[in-house]
Amino acid sequence: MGTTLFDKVWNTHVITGEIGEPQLLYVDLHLIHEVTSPQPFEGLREAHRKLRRPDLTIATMDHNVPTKDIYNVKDQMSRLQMDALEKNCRDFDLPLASVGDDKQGIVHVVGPERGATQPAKVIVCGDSHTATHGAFGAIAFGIGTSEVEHVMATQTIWQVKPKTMGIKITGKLPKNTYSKDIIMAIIAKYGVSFGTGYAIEFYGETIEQLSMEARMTMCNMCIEAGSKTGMVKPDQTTYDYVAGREMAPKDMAAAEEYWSQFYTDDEADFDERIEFDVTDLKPMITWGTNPGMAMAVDQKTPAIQDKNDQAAYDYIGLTPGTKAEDIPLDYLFIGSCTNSRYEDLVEAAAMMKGKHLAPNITAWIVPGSREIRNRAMASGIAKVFEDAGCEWREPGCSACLAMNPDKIPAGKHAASTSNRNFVGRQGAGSRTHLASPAMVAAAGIAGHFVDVTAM
Ligand SMILES: CC(C)[C@H](C(=O)O)[C@@H](O)C(=O)O
Ligand code: SF4
Repeated sequence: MGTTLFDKVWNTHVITGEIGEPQLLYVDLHLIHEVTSPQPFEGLREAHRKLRRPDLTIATMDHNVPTKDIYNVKDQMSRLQMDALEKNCRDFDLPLASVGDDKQGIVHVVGPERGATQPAKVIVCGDSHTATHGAFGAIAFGIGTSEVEHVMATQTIWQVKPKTMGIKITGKLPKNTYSKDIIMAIIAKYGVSFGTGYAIEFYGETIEQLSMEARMTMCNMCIEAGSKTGMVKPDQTTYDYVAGREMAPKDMAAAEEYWSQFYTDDEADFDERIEFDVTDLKPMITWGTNPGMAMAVDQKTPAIQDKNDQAAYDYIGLTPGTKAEDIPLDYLFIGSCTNSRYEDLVEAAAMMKGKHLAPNITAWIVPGSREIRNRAMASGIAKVFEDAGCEWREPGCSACLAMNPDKIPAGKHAASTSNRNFVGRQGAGSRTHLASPAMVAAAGIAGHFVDVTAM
């Protein structure tokens, strides 16, 4: 009987406790942002406790940051949360990547970028998209506010071990389809809760060919399938990504030797297995109000099967039988921890190079971090967007979640590279259609969705 990747990482972190009951795990990396940290810091303060391992904690500002006029925070709640993080980092001796800082960006973008996200670690954050970091072969999951305080005080966390699910991906990705399409197609097929209670591992030839950025996109959306943890076995692609980054191990050879033990043994049994072939994959878009309400770009919006479908259609302002190209679009948003990395911007820019946005479209391009922003400006990618008529913004969560000035107006449709199309997600009454960066960019040029595989 072999052992899964998940179990191997888990076993190296258990301090105490039996399987089936909560077990105490050591935490190697704790990521913090301004939304879910004020209360835990207050708890520490009241208990006269220190932050146990500032050296294993990374703090950045992301959700509330205005992406146009970064120091001009008008919203009262945003101001409070941001000021609290500034003060807490000062009081608890924690470096902060604050607004304007070189290291600032979306928490799930900066962890990997700084080399803090590494294979075989346990990584937590008070944020549901923490699974992103699992792309490196780490166990990474979102935690609640009281758990954040526990990690701050003890650098440990109580967890009941989830079951494991292996998702084997086979086949060659068709031209201009991406890992975003794979994960969206899987969620469309199996629903938004098939992963509940499971730690997912993606594996197979298709996964091995993917870049780290593409693997992160897939793990990022595991929570949209109900799973708190998504993982990919670390390999040479992973090591090469980590090497040379600010927080990468000094002795990479030793690190690689250690990391290379973390893979699922051939004889290991997942509790559940899924196989998914991408040979005929089409670009995916969502038509409704959860990520499972999705269709391939060459399909029509589906028939109404239950009252959830009816409610989704009512909210989104569409009817069954609508072609993708007939979905009206007003805005496009390229950004979020799902798809705001440099590679995502390159894919989007390829669709816009030398072209101009359709007159009906307002476009916001929001790099996930300042480092990405700088790189895109140096390479000319930013200029492609600007020449096309897009607004090139400063890093933050932006229109992924309407906690800052980037809000899609009520009734307007947005093609978005983010991960959630919930009611009101991008602003009260906003209508979101999720897709890959290439699809969103191409839609901006055409003024409506088009099949990028035919381009
Ligand atoms: C604000 C934060 C707690 C939230 C999350 O947990 O994911 C946000 O990042 C989101 O994407 O909805
Ligand atoms: S970019 Fe969106 S999904 Fe990611 S952490 Fe920010 S709000 Fe959450």
